[in-house]
Amino acid sequence: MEFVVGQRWVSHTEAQLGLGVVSEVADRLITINFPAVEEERSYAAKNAPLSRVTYKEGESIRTIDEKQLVIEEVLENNGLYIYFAADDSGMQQIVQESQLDCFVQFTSPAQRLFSSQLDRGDSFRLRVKTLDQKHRLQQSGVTGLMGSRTNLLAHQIYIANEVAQRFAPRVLLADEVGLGKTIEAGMVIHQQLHTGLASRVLLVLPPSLVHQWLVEMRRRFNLNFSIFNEARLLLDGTDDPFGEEEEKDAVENPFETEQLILCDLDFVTKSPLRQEQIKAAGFDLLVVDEAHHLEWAPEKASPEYQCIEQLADVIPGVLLLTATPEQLGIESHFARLRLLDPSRFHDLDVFCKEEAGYQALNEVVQPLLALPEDTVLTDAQLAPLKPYLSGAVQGTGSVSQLVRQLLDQHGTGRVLFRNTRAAIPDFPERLLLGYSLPAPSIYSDDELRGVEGLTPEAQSDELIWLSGDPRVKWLEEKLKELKPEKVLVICANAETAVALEGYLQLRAGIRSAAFYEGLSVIERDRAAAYFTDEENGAQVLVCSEIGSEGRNFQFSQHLILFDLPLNPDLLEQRIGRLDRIGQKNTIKIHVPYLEDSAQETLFQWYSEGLNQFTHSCAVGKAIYENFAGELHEQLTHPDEALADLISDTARYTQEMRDSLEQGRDRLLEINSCNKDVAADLIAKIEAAEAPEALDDYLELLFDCFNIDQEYHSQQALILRPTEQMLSDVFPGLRDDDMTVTTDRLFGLSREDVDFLSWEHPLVADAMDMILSGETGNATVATLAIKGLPPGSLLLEVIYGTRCIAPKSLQLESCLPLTPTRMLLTAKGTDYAEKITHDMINGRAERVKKATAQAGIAAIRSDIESVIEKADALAATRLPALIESAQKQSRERLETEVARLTALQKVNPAIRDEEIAHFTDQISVAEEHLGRAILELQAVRVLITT
Ligand SMILES: Nc1ncnc2c1ncn2[C@@H]1O[C@H](COP(=O)(O)OP(=O)(O)OP(=O)(O)O)[C@@H](O)[C@H]1O
Repeated sequence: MEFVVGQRWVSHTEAQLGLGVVSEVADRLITINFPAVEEERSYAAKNAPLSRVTYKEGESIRTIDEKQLVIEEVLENNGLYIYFAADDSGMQQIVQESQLDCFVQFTSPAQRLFSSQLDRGDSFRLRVKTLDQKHRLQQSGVTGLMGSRTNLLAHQIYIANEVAQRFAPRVLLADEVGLGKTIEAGMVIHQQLHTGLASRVLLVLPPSLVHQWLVEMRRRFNLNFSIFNEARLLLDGTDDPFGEEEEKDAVENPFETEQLILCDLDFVTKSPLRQEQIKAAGFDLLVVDEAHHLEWAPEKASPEYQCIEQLADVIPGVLLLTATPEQLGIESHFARLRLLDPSRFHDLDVFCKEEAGYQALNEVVQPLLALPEDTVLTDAQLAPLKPYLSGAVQGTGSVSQLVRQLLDQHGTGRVLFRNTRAAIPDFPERLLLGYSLPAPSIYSDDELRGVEGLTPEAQSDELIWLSGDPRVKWLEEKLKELKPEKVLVICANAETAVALEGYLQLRAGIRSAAFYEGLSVIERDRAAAYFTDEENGAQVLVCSEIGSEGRNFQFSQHLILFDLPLNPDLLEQRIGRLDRIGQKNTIKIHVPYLEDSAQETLFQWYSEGLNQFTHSCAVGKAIYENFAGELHEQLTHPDEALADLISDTARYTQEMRDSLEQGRDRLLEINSCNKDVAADLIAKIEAAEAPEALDDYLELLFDCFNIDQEYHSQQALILRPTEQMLSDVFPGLRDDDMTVTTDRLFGLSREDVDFLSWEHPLVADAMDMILSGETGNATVATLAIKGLPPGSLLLEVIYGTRCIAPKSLQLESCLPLTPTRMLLTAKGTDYAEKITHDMINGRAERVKKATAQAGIAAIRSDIESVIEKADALAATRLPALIESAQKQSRERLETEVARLTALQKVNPAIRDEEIAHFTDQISVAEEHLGRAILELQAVRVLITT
């Protein structure tokens, strides 16, 4: 594709933007202006979803000054078309392509019919099917949620739906370790991109997770992110960060060259230039994983925090992910919430007081939560809640509405989502295996005590501890005993990991790899891949604390903790590498520890007090803080008080677990997963997926476009491009063989197979391409039918709505395509109800092209008059459609305005402009909907025989 300023292009994926004009061509980025909706889009030139709009001789065009002309000749000059066209009176005019009307309808069915550009009957059927399916999907209520290669898990689907529907969502996804935050974020990104709410996304991750995210986004969501780092940008030659100031200004912004970019937090934090470039690049959505690294204290914010704060200030949508939101204390937690919603979280003291009051509110709310959601509360039931409610109860005052109102006004409201393992079924069991080993003489008594005693090897010479610390020999023997099973070993320090791995590899002959923060991203991925490899891979991966964070190792069932961390959240993170969705076996946690050392004390405290090895503990950090003083004392000077400490901890843990169980955080849980709503969403997704309808559709699609289909197995097909393909480029089709399935379970089990859903790019883009282009919009056939004399004309016409509006208004859900079919005789009688589309498909016969062309020419005026009648009938159906769409859109926006208005009463930092934005949208949406049309999408001329 060659782009020249002034050319006219239409977007496959967003045809409603109207006819675009190229306004800027940079090296690899092109900018298209869509005057009809006053919007601009930037695309990476190499994969822009655009089609050049070209008119041919005999076709009608409309100019900006609303002149209707017929083209007589087309010339090309420097990549731009010049049309010589004439009006009704034969007056010739020269029209540059930049003068074409942006609201223009492209190659209409009638234009094609009368210029003898006729389609095959199956193309017409494909177009009608596409309209029907697209309409069905627009109304499914789960648009954007069915395209992922994942199991449909209630808590994830619920969050994805809640978050993704929002315009520019700003939330903290804080599910406990391993519950699938990456998957939730992927679903949100997918939905936002699919619905057009976002088009440019930036992922910022710890270096160790870059590759894992890249792979997860590609294989689960068909999202192709590009990794950006200094090495790539310098290699690309897109810029030179060390160059002179003026040169820097002259080079293009590399972040504008791709739509989906992924980079690591260090790379962004360290470079003010990159931060500026990102800020200028117009991203819609920023996703930051392991967000607990963004430390903040009132007196000092970390460089990472400051960096993300700047980005979050200009990027409208922000998702922060962390399994341990309070790992660094309430201040950092507050600060991260403030990144998301500075108006809601504006004062740390107020926030701390609110959190304390939240407990009391939870107790008041408890009895109400036992009632069915639609229960309308009496005044007496409402009375205890009055102090917590600002403003009147909205809507009917049902339990569900009340809970929503309270969530908005209290606690972390709609900003925080946190699911716990307790709420999710089917997690595997954990089995603890402790190994008490005699303390060696290489360590003095002092060295084995206190916090340092947890990792005495850190103070010792490597040669000495590798040969003298009994945990090393034990490790070697345990691994040999477990061979060939895969084992993950985690220790606190990178040096220990490296030394251990070297020992295992070189001295014990065990295939192993090390994984720690000192390795480059590529080296880490190589190590993880070596460990993952089933046949020739490593038996053991030795990880340091930071190195293992967030990684997926659930294919292994043995975890060896070479030492224990003091922070229970870190212990949970370690176990979470194996204890995550997809783990099919009981997890065996092996802990070697030295007798009479701090290690033994901590082991006992964790196993008998917190009971955390076998049961994940969401409040471990709080329990630790409660007993930190005594625990540290025992680590240093153990005495008989240890037994009391352990039993006190066990009692306190039980109390905390009980109070959690009794619903201390029920509001947050409800906010994070409403099971009924989730079940309803899953049922809707399953219904919308309709794999059989998709199979039928795909068969027709591939036939029409001459794509070769070969049987692979009962669940899969092999696709192959052919020389005869209808269009040069079929979106998403690869040059080599492509094995595809529409069976979700099969797709989940076979990574090498593409899982095709209605939202897979190959299917979704093909549907958009068909509807925004001319495929199948005009055809001719004969039809044997009783009751109508041979040679009679029947016109099957299908209309669909078209509403040119910015995608962010989300008008598709209020005004879906609504295919409207008529089957009219020359006199205008409509037989649509009596003779269905399928009946005609079964009986219609092909007509030779020459015969069809001659026939059409002979009855052109009859056809034109029937189309006029059809247009008139369609026009009568339009007002009702528009009215209902306007009503729906108004209700949706008014609810948002009411919510913000209520919130503003408790939180003066909600700006008037924010509310005004939604209020304005009500009229903007109504205006756009008011201009919607019912457009003729396809015509089939039928001559009876
Ligand atoms: N719906 C799903 N279907 C299939 N696999 C899933 C699903 N959800 C999660 N998984 C798998 O479970 C594992 C954990 O998911 P993920 O990495 O998203 O969790 P996380 O909450 O981000 O973990 P952490 O807290 O460690 O960062 C991954 O291997 C992921 O692929």
